[in-house]
Amino acid sequence: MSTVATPVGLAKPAEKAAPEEIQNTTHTPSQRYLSTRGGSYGLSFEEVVLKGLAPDGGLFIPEEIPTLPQEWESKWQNLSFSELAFEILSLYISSSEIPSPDLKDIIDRSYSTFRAPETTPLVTLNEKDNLYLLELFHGPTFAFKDVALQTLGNLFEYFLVRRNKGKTGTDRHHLSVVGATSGDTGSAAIYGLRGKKDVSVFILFPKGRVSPIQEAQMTTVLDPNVHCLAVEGFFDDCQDTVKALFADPEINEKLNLGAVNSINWARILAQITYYFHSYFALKKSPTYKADHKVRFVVPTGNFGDILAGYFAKRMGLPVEKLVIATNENDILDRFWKTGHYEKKAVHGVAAEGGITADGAKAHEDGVRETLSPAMDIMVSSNFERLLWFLAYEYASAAGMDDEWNKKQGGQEVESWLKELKSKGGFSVNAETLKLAKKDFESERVSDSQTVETIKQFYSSSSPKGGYILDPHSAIGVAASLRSISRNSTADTHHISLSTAHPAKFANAVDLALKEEQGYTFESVLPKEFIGLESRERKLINVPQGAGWEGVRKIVQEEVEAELKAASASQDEH
Ligand SMILES: Cc1ncc(COP(=O)(O)O)c(C=O)c1O
Ligand SMILES: N[C@@H](CCOP(=O)(O)O)C(=O)O
Repeated sequence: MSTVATPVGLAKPAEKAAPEEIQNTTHTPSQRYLSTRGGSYGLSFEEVVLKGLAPDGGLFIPEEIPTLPQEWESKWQNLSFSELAFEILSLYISSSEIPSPDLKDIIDRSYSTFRAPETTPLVTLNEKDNLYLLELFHGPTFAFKDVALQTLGNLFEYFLVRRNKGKTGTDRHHLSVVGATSGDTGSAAIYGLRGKKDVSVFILFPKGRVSPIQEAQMTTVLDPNVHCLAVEGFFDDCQDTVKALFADPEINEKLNLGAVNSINWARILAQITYYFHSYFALKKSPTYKADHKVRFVVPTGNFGDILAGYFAKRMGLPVEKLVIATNENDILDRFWKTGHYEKKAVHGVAAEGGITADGAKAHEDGVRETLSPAMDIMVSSNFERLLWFLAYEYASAAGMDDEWNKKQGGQEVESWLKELKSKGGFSVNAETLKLAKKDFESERVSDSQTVETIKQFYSSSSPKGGYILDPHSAIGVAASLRSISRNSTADTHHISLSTAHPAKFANAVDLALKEEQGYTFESVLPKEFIGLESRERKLINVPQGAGWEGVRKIVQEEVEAELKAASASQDEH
């Protein structure tokens, strides 16, 4: 097996970026970041992390995907999760930007909050089929988002402490983080940022459309720097509002907006580690042989989790395929089947009563309410990053120079997204779709299949009888079973990502298991959730029709009040 990746762009060692391109920083940049819409702003890793979104509305991508060091497999195979994270992050972040001991400390502190000694354990679901489950929910909020958001919280803090050294009052850089959540990002971001100095955090969630435990996790955090906003509508409305705020230069400049969603490059970067970590864990399984293939199956909504797998693959991790598992909000599955990325499903939207043939509630704009609400997402924000790589690769075939290819990539993405906005969809050509199929496959899993899968793996006839999958993880497992049925299980191993603890989704789990002997939901409940729903809460209800300007007003007023209170308490001391 080759130990060197074939990167997009020509790989350069991390430290060699041109210092003259960097503004506002005294630290040597790790490398150049491009915007998916074509812009290139010469920003350092620190600035990319603090800004979140590029000024042209695009998402930041590293210009080069680093190659793996020689002998990476033998050198890395016995590293702990934190040690491995350090090796991987160091390939992207130069030690002159974050000195190695500091980066190590950020990483160690981020994973010291996890309950599992392996951080993200790999469990065998069915040895006969070589099916494994990567449990990503052992962090503070019981969802995979903790892996990246603990790190991001500590990175924000590190950069702010460094920027604010010796500064007082209004000279201090105050970051106003705004994020959209369908349930999990919100609590993970809040737990990563609560109580941190010089940061306010605003989380927008769709009112009544996150699970009761998720809402309690977010709203029972009473720290003065945490603000939860309940918005009428769906996750996509919250995500659009966040993007509109970022697009407003006035508020952006005044409040220094920061992003916690996976639009923030650091989110993707931190998630790369568990693809490598689980690969090494798999290699230690008795059935794994050197020439075996590995497939990762990922329950997908905003395309952040699976995009980290794509980066791992491009760096050189031997992944045969990345399998996208969607719920009935299947825009990605439809794209991989047809090459059309269209907001509204062409089929299956209910004619009557808003109920689809699969039994889910459908809405006029095409979003369905499913049993896996964290994935009830219409437009996947990180798909834009993959689109850039596809457009770049397609352009590269024309034989022009690399700068031209990159520009071309950005222009193509810009025009696709314009069409998405104006016409509700766009199509790619057959060659581009072929490029997408080279690395990915996709599966759509209905609510009824989700319930069946939860039942199947709980049943005593399952090799891991009594195991309770959360509905999102069950979507991954259902998709894995389909992939297994198409591939020889003798030499293909499936790692299915388990993205949340079942206790977060009582509704779906109860629906699947209520008739099963010996099952009670209470037995699933971690001690951290007991009594959570009856604790004191703090919540701002955004008035209906307030729009993004209404949210802007709330954010502005809350930040002002927070800063005033902080300065008053400073005066007192
Ligand atoms: C539990 C759970 N599973 C899966 C997903 C999908 O992950 P991604 O948005 O990174 O595709 C999410 C959130 O989006 C989630 O909260
Ligand atoms: N499922 C997510 C939606 C936001 O996704 P993100 O990864 O872009 O933050 C959630 O739980 O909030």
